[in-house]
Amino acid sequence: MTYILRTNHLTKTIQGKELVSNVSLNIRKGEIYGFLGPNGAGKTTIMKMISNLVKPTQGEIELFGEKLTNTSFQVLGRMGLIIEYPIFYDKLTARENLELHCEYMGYHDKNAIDEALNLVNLKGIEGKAVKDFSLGMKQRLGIARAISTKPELLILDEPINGLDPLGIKELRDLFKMLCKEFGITIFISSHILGEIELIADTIGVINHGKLIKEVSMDEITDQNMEYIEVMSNDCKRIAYVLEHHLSINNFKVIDEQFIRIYDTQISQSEITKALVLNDVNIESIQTKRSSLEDYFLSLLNGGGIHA
Ligand SMILES: Nc1ncnc2c1ncn2[C@@H]1O[C@H](COP(=O)(O)OP(=O)(O)OP(=O)(O)O)[C@@H](O)[C@H]1O
Repeated sequence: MTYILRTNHLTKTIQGKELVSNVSLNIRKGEIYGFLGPNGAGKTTIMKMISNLVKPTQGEIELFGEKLTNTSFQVLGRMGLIIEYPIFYDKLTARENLELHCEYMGYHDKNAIDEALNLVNLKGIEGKAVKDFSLGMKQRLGIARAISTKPELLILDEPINGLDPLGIKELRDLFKMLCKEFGITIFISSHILGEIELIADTIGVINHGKLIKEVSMDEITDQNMEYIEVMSNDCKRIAYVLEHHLSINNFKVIDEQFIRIYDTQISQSEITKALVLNDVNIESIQTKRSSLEDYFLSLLNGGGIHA
């Protein structure tokens, strides 16, 4: 398997606070990797470390098979970035901004600028000063800038923030096309599951600076959509039996009446038997299919990382 980007136990501590803890990511060449997590989870900090804008406290980053160091200019030149909100020279035109960027990056193919503007649908207005651009246009210009040097890897930090539904769809289609037709690997972050779900091949879920899960979309669709739901007036006791008699940790107490078990290795009849043997009163037990949203909420809220 060829990985284009890997992090190895990446950790960042600022003023005694661990913002990123021991994160090991594996991004394969040619895929769209969705980096999903709520606001403040640590996505931007990790992307900044990968782009050499912030130095890790511990751990390593491997880009294109090489360890990232302070002098990895060549490796960084093979990447296109949007980290946080894209900043431009406001009084310059869109084209001038892209030209400056290419100059700075040592990239001198003028056609690439036209191609990039075309791809993000800004051709025709590239002579306008950026100060007259809407937020959506600036987002698209940020993407044009990121792809204007024909990168092999795109790092996109919440690139759809502030866009309307049509703009979001246009960008989604563009990302898929860049990946499929140009073979560009895309590492994209978002706090919106619906967005990541629609484009990602692999999803990394992060919360409180820790990577909770790294999983392929195929795997999620195949395996993780089923759960067993038990209705009872004694969910505490059920949790105890699951943990201590069946060694199951991957479950979630929904409320006082319902508990969901996400472990796919154990059958409904085995669980029923164990609960009955341990004198638990069961009102109902059934196997259900969850939505992808339920699955991720279960990860973020404790299922799968049940303490
Ligand atoms: N320079 C800094 N000094 C102190 N704390 C910081 C610094 N940069 C980020 N943080 C904190 O680190 C945590 C992670 O922030 P980060 O921006 O990486 O998260 P994120 O997942 O990208 O979220 P968002 O989508 O809101 O930007 C947050 O609690 C943030 O307040």
